[in-house]
Amino acid sequence: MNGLARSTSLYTDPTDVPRKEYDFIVVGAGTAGNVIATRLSEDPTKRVLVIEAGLDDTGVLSIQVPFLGFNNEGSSVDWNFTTVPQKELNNRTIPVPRGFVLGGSSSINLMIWTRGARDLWDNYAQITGDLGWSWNALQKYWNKASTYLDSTVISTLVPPTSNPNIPPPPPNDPTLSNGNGPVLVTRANFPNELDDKVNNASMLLQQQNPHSRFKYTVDMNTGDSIGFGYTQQTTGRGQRSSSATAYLHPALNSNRRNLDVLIHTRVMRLLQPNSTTSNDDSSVPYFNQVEVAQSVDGPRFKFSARNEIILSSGAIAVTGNLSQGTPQLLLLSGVGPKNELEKLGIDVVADRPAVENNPEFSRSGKNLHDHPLLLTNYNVNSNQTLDDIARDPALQAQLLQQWQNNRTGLFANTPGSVLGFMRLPKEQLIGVQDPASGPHAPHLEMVFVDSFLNLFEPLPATGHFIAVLNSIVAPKSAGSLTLASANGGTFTQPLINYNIYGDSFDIQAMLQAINDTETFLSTPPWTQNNFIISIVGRNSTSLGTKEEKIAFMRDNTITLFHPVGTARMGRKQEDVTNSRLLVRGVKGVRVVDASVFPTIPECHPQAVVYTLAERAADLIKQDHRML
Ligand SMILES: Cc1cc2nc3c(=O)[nH]c(=O)nc-3n(C[C@H](O)[C@H](O)[C@H](O)COP(=O)(O)OP(=O)(O)OC[C@H]3O[C@@H](n4cnc5c(N)ncnc54)[C@H](O)[C@@H]3O)c2cc1C
Repeated sequence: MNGLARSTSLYTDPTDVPRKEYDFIVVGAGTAGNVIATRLSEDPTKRVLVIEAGLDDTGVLSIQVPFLGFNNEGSSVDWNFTTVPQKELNNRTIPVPRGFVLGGSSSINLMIWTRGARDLWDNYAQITGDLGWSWNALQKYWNKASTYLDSTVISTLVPPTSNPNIPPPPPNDPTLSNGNGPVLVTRANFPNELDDKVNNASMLLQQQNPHSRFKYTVDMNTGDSIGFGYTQQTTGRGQRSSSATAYLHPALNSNRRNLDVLIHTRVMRLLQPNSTTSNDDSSVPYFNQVEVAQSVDGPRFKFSARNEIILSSGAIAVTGNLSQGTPQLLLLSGVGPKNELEKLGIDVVADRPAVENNPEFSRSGKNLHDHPLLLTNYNVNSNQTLDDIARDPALQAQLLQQWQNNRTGLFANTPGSVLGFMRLPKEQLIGVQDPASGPHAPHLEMVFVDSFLNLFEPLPATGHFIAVLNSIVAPKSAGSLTLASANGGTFTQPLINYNIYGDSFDIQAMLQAINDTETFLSTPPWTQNNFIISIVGRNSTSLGTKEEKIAFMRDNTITLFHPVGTARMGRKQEDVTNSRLLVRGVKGVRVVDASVFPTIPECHPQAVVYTLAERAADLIKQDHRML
């Protein structure tokens, strides 16, 4: 039993897993996967196996300590993917971090908790023809997933006197007051000099013009996401709350005997039954086994699922579309367009021809979406920014010690606690199809960070800085994810092409974002004491003309790390999954993760993923008479 990990049912070696056959196999112990595994194993008569490629999250400080959130990127808990050269970014490649650890991306993300607009969900209901995905119908799942801990409740960690600006949750706000689920959510645990500037600037602009696009909001999660203010974040009692800490570990620690978790192990492909007798309709490929490996050349092992296999391996890592919206694992399993599979030397199990001349797909490319993000660092007139801490290991050690003692102080806070969502000006939408889900859904976002962000350049040795992150949260450009080769299976990184700024609408939208930032930073809260000194960064000597701004965009854009859409749900034949998230054209496989979103959520998507997964767990239970 050399592969036995911390818990009696957490395994690191496939030969130690006690069974070969389970009722359900969940691929990926990430954000969605842990919700599914935990909810399904609530039924003691069902055996559930979760297979995770990455590591155990236990004791990893950069995961636990909210302030260290940025340190996970590029580390051993990140898949460390990169895109192919992006044509409109001067052929730069850009990073694609994804969680390679229990909790998946919920363990390495920046913890912002935004539920999306009412319009987003109502649009999903319309696209799928399933009212169960509407805003109103999902209230019960929202409440099931999250518990709101206001800072005043966790006052032992952050005494309210040290952060008096945190407004209490509105008394009649259903998103905040009714939650009783395992994910802990709070607002800024520690005050920051930018909090007042952002909140006051938006209040001021709204006072000057009641129809201001920069309005202030006390809560972005009511169904109308527009506005500036404090964001909510997945921290509770001063530390990160992930799908591992909120769902998986409590289930394992409660000695749930019917739940087994295998880590350090990749699912390589899905397999059909050894005999066809269990499949009554042999014209439809039926998958009931997964083949797994711990290294590209290592031994392969098989596990089978009596009821179904749930793919929760994320929009990039597994469920990519090969031009036709077919998940990568399915492709590696021989389900896909015959000519593409043969080209890659994969035995064809089921020929699923390409979706061609579909206006929706040809407009948007291949349905891989992410939010383009423009990073701008500003040199500022302040000695309170967090740069001095980044330069001083002794100060860091002191703050870490304080966090370790009682989960208080700066390290209990996430790097960005204030942000704003905005609509584009109406004029910019004339004559174009609005990419946002509806009037309560934004097009643009600004996130404020009180330090230099060293994504492109190292922190200068002296000086103080802030960073503004401008994002297009309703982009029109879309890209594709394709298999690089059949060799190496899921050990070979797929070709990720976001096609950033591929649609000129997005260039115009980002130009508007730059102009909006100039307007916002010209208000008194920012201009007093000449707070903003200058922009720093590549190609930034002058941002006067449109051409200079576009050049700056090409040099300084990455994404917000929110890939979605590669196995979209919908009611059309070309949609990879139906509204119950079952993969079309095969039996035995369901997808539950960010890849099923038909459009990109105009928000940070983890809350959307948790809500999706909570409903998906009930759909699975219904289909297998567990409810
Ligand atoms: C750096 C970063 C910052 C972010 N910041 C925010 C934020 O502040 N707020 C927000 O709302 N969202 C944020 N996001 C996005 C959000 O975290 C994701 O959209 C969401 O967590 C995706 O959930 P998922 O279940 O689809 O995939 P994941 O949570 O990524 O889970 C997929 C899991 O499957 C595993 N896996 C993949 N392939 C295999 C295989 N072949 N075999 C076995 N296991 C496999 C992976 O290791 C992973 O654990 C961020 C993401 C990143 C990476």
